[in-house]
Parts: sequence; C-alpha cells; structure tokens
Amino acid sequence: MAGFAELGLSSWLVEQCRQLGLKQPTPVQLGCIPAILEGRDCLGCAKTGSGKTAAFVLPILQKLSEDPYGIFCLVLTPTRELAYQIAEQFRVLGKPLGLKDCIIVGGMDMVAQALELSRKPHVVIATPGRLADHLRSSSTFSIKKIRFLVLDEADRLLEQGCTDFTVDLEAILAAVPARRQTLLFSATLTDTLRELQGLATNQPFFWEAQAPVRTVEQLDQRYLLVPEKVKDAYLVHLIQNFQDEHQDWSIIIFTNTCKTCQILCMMLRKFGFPAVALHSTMRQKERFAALAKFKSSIYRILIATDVASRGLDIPTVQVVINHNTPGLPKIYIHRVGRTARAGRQGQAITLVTQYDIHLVHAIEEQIKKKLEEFSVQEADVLQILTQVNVVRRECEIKLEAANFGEKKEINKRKQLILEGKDPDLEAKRKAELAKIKQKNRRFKEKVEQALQRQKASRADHRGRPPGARPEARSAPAPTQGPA
Ligand SMILES: Nc1ncnc2c1ncn2[C@@H]1O[C@H](COP(=O)(O)OP(=O)(O)OP(=O)(O)O)[C@@H](O)[C@H]1O
Repeated sequence: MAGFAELGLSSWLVEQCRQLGLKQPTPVQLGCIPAILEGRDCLGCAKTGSGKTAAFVLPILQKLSEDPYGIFCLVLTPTRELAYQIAEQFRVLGKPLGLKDCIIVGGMDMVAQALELSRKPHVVIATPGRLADHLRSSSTFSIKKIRFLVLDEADRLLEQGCTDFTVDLEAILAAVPARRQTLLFSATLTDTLRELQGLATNQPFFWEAQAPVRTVEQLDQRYLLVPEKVKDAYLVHLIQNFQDEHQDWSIIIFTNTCKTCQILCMMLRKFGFPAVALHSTMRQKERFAALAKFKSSIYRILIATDVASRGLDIPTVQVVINHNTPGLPKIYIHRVGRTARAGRQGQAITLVTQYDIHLVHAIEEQIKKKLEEFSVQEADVLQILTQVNVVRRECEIKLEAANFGEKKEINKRKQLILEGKDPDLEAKRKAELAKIKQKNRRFKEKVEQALQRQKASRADHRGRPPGARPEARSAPAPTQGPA
C-alpha cells in the first residue's frame, strides 16, 4: 500500500505524520490527497473517524509551504468545538512551517478576533455566522485571495437545520475568489450532492468509500426497547453496569433538547456518576471547559445535544447512548460515529420507545444494517425505577426554580449584544421569519387539501355506475400562493 510519500507529500510532512503516529494513509487520504495536490476541487465522502481532516490538512499545508501568504485557506465548519479541533490538526501538522492560524467562532470576543484577522493568518477556521459578521462589519481583512476554501461537514453547512447557515454562507461565498480550490468533506455528503457540486466546479474529484454498510464495522449497534416513562431508569442501569464492568471508560449520551441535557446531567450526578453537560445554551467558556474535562477523563460521561454529534474526535469514547432515537438517519450516523474511530472498537445503544419504531426502520434502511437488540435484566431496572423517577422530578423542580428557560433567554440576549446585534431587532426578524414560514405551511396545507378533494372526487366518479350523471360539485377551493 502507498505511504504518505507516494501520495506526493514532501518529506517534512511525511515526517510530521510519522511523529503523530500516522503510519499509513487511510483510504480517503489515499484517494483525495493526490487530486488536491493536482489542483482539483474535491468532494470526499467517507465514514466517521476515517481521517477526513488530515485528507485536506496535509495537501493544503504542502501548497502553503510552496507559496506561503495570508489568508491562504479558509475552513468553514458548523460548530465551534470542531473549529478548535481542526485548528489543532493544522497547528500540529504545520508546526515546522510556523503556521499562523486564527479561529473565528461565536461566543468569543469579536474585537480580539478582528485584530487577529488583520494580522493575516495563513489559515482561518470559522463558523459561518461569526465570519459573516466580521465580513459585514470590518474592512481590516480580506478573503479575496484565498487559495483554498474547505467546507467540513459540508452537508450540514448547506442544509437548513435549526441553525441555518445559508444566508451567512452566501455572504462568505460572495467574498471569496472564483479562482480557488474548493474541498468538501463529510460522512454524509450524498443527500446534498447536487448543491455541493455547484460549489466545486474546478475539475471536481468525487471520492466515496465503497462499502455495503454506512457505519464502521468495528461499531456494535444495538437498540433497547423501553417504555417512554421508564427511559431514565434504563439509562441509569446501563451506566451503572458499564461502570461496574469497565476500568477505563467514557460514554457520550445524546439528547434532543438543552433542557433534557441539563436535567440528565443533574440526575446522573445525583447518582454519583461523573457527568458533564454540553449544549448550546451554555456559555462558550463553559462548553470548552466541559469538553476539555471530558477529554481528559476528569468526567467520564458527556451528555450532549447534537452540538456534539458531528466531527468531535475523542478516542477514549467506548459507548454512545442515544437517549432519544434521532429523527434523521444522518444524525444517527454522526452521533454513533463519536465512538469506534480510527479502527477502534465501540458500541452504540439507542433507547427506542413505542413511538420511535418507525425511526429505527428509517435508520436501518439508510445505514443498510439491522440494529440488534440489547438485553438487560428488567428486574434490576424495576428495582431502581421509583428512585430514578423521584430524583428526575427533583432535578426538574430545581431547574425550573433556577429559571432555566429565563436564563436561556438572558444568555441569548447577552450573546447577541456581544455579537454586536440588537436583541429586539433580532427577535422581530425571527418573528417575521416564523410568520412567513407559517404562511408557507398554511399554503402547503391548502394545496394538499385541494389535491385530496380532487382525488376524492375522481374516485367518486370512478365508483358511479356507467351512464349516471355526475352530481353538481363545487370546484376545489382556490389556493393562494404565499406572499
Ligand atoms: N492515516 C492515519 N492513520 C491513523 N490514524 C489516523 C490517520 N489519519 C487520521 N487518523 C486519526 O483518526 C482519527 C479520526 O480522524 P478525523 O477526525 O479526521 O475523522 P473524520 O473522518 O473527519 O471523522 P468525522 O466524520 O467523525 O468528522 C483522528 O484521531 C486522527 O488523528
């Protein structure tokens, strides 16, 4: 198999890889590095934990060493924590170059960031919202001459999820040169391929790992059917068992809301588990601190929302527990991909309630693998059931007393002010957006109803005896398009 040197990388980079313990290139690196070095745009789709980051960092560093200037490369990524992780890879691999990088993410001081940008770092790693804010408000830096634009977790950056990046992305794309190399990476590129292809038009090279299953082989994937009301007792039981059976262990638990995340964290701590939370209503400094403590095993359990589901590389994680079944198979793929990385073993257990069975089927269809049932001693769970429910209720009351919702609002307002935005104006903008969305939804519903009526009337006609006269019927209600 070809080594890093055979891919066309310089000896200093090969040496950096060796020092980092990267002996052989992974398949995505084998596939993409030569094409990127040739100057082609690249779309790389490979499983979680397969080394996609180095697949773009290494060739960019090589090109930078041949013609060093700032700002040479812009990397966009959906989450702040991921931006720091990518910056670290650039820093470590690019050490001999004296690489200057700059991280531009929300929740951090804007003035300090503007100063850093004005110093022309070689590589800027940013979340789209904050970078777009800088572009709108500052003229002390330019990304007009970048050679590389990277979209890591590219499909997430393009989709309209709960954080919608599209407007900010447009602002950024308007500010980068047309002549550039564009590199797009993710474990789930294929759904958004058409939009992505519009971004990468320079002899695009598409690399996709060919495999019958979309999750990694070393991952043992299980489901546990639990009644909604006793879910937490099962969770506590699972963790207790895992703690009893393993010496060195780390677990990530994914939940669907910030509030549940906070409550579960409080609850697990009450049971004496070393747990820490990570969600978007926490202050950025707290988020970084929580992650750092989890990474260094001070805390063994990280309870997180999907803010942690993509990209985070924490080799010690042995188990991922989905406290809720993810609504989208794609989210499942990224969540469970936080374990079994870089060839290691891992386990994923998804708690499935009576209401979620269809979601499991959708996941299985997408990943092309059946989840196996995880068995537990029901009697053991029953023993702790009341206690867990009481503790959970106590935590809920405590959180309500601490005005979690209100605090969340205050934090949001503070954050907006720090970002130089007017919270009231933002609220108005959001309300208007919600109105438009609601109008669109109503319009869609009306169209659907009209179509249904049409269908029903056709069926009526078909059911009538031949020669019978149709009764007078009103036409489907006229529908009006959204303004
Ligand atoms: N050639 C290699 N040999 C061994 N380990 C590697 C190699 N390349 C990367 N790694 C390691 O593999 C781990 C996962 O890499 P990386 O975070 O880039 O995965 P990824 O494909 O981006 O995953 P995700 O889709 O979850 O973001 C990292 O710890 C990285 O150091």
